[in-house]
Amino acid sequence: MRHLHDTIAAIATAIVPQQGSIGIVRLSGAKAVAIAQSLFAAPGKQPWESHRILYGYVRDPQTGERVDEALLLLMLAPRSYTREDVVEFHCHGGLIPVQRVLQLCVAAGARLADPGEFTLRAFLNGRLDLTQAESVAELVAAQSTTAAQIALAGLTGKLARPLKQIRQTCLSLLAEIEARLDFTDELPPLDPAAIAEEIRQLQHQVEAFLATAERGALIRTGLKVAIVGRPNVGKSSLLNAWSRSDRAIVTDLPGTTRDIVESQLVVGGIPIQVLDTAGIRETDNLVEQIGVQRSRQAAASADLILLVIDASQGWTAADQDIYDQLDLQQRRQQAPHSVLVVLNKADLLNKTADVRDIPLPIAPIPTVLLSALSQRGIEHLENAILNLVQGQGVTAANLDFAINQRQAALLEQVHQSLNHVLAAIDAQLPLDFWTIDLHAAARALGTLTGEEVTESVLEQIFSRFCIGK
Ligand SMILES: Nc1nc2c(c(=O)[nH]1)N(C=O)[C@@H](CNc1ccc(C(=O)N[C@@H](CCC(=O)O)C(=O)O)cc1)CN2
Ligand SMILES: Nc1nc2c(ncn2[C@@H]2O[C@H](COP(=O)(O)OP(=O)(O)OP(=O)(O)O)[C@@H](O)[C@H]2O)c(=O)[nH]1
Ligand SMILES: [Mg+2]
Repeated sequence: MRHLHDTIAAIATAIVPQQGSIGIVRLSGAKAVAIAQSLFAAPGKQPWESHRILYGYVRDPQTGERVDEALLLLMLAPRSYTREDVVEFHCHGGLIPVQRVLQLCVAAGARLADPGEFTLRAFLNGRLDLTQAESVAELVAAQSTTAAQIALAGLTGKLARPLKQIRQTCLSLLAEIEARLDFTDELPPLDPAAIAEEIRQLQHQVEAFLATAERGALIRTGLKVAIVGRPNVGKSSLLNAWSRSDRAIVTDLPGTTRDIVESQLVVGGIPIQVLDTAGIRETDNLVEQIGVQRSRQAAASADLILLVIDASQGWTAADQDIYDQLDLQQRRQQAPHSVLVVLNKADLLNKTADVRDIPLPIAPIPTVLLSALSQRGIEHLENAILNLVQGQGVTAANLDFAINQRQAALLEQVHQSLNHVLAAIDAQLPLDFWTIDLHAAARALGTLTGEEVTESVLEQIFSRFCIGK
């Protein structure tokens, strides 16, 4: 880990080609105030007091040149995000002012912050536990309102508090048991049934957390959905109707789409990346051949395939061919919820027609009937997708928090260790058999909350943050 006594500096706002109106450079550490004072001229009698905003100019101390007109926010330790002295320069947005101010901070003695280093310091200084720090990164990365709500719940301690409590219970049980190992004669004997009961209570809590992992993963990472099918069935029209855009080119010529066209949507709180692909067929056109190859790759990499059929033509030999080429039967056996049939062009059918009127000579499969052209039936598609993932533990209600993959892996360990303790009690094994696994459970919980954590775990977590966070 790099030196924690350094004063660190970074651009805290987005660094993108577009111009933002304001850009923030922040400093944290013992030298933050001295560095800021060497760079910032605040006219008149503005006091350098904590939690005040000063107005003035950032100057290059070498040349006296004005670099930007800015506001300066001062937050003195411990009343800051990192619990160190923090100074923020609120500059004009765009690339030049913030980059120049950052360079001046470095020239004045700050070091460029590593990714996540401000939040790492907040963690090391006890302002956040590890689950809260992870929630900060998740909030920044959130792709849906629901994902952001879950992250904010984590940030406010919805995971941290009960997990710390569970760890404390494990530690108290350990203390009670270990006291009997050390002072056999002086203490009243333990009541194994009472201890087993307490551990079972912990198991229920752990199980309740574990039950949120799957929906957490879906809401955080979302689904990749590939629209595939033969040319001209209306795949690009479906992407456009679904995303209410005209992202993809639509013509009545088969073979219109060549490259993958992507669009981002949110359905029931789940971020969905939709890929429109080239219609799959044999072709002599080299460009189209490459497009078809990309369609196959997109299908292989997707969580869910939408196989689009022209409802007015029914299931054709060409559709069957694609079904076979993409190994969809086998895919469905491995992942039963990974393929859905979309019967498109419903507007060409009789008004009273329904899904059952179009027989599909394949194993029964979730199917929706819609019209991309008249933009009708998209809600059937969304409901069908939500039904598929509902089977994987996602319910619309009760989305107030969810654990992530790291937390799930550790809680699985906790659960297993506590099961071992219960087995040891049940088998009336000596007390040191109980304590081994209780120690293991407490250790995993400590890694979870960060109360007992190695540098390499911290490294792994914080290196995934963005710079300036
Ligand atoms: N300009 C700016 N906006 C920002 C942040 C920031 O650092 N700077 N934040 C950064 O993520 C978020 C807000 N989170 C923050 C959390 C805690 C403290 C803080 O100073 N806490 C102290 C003092 C609280 C008090 O004065 O009562 C503390 O908890 O000890 C500041 C920002 C989002 N917006
Ligand atoms: N009647 C009707 N026509 C549709 C519908 N959806 C698409 N079409 C028409 O079908 C033709 C092909 O539509 P596209 O969306 O380009 O089809 P595609 O599957 O993307 O075709 P490729 O990119 O060539 O593989 C266009 O003329 C569309 O207007 C629909 O729901 N009803
Ligand atoms: Mg197309």
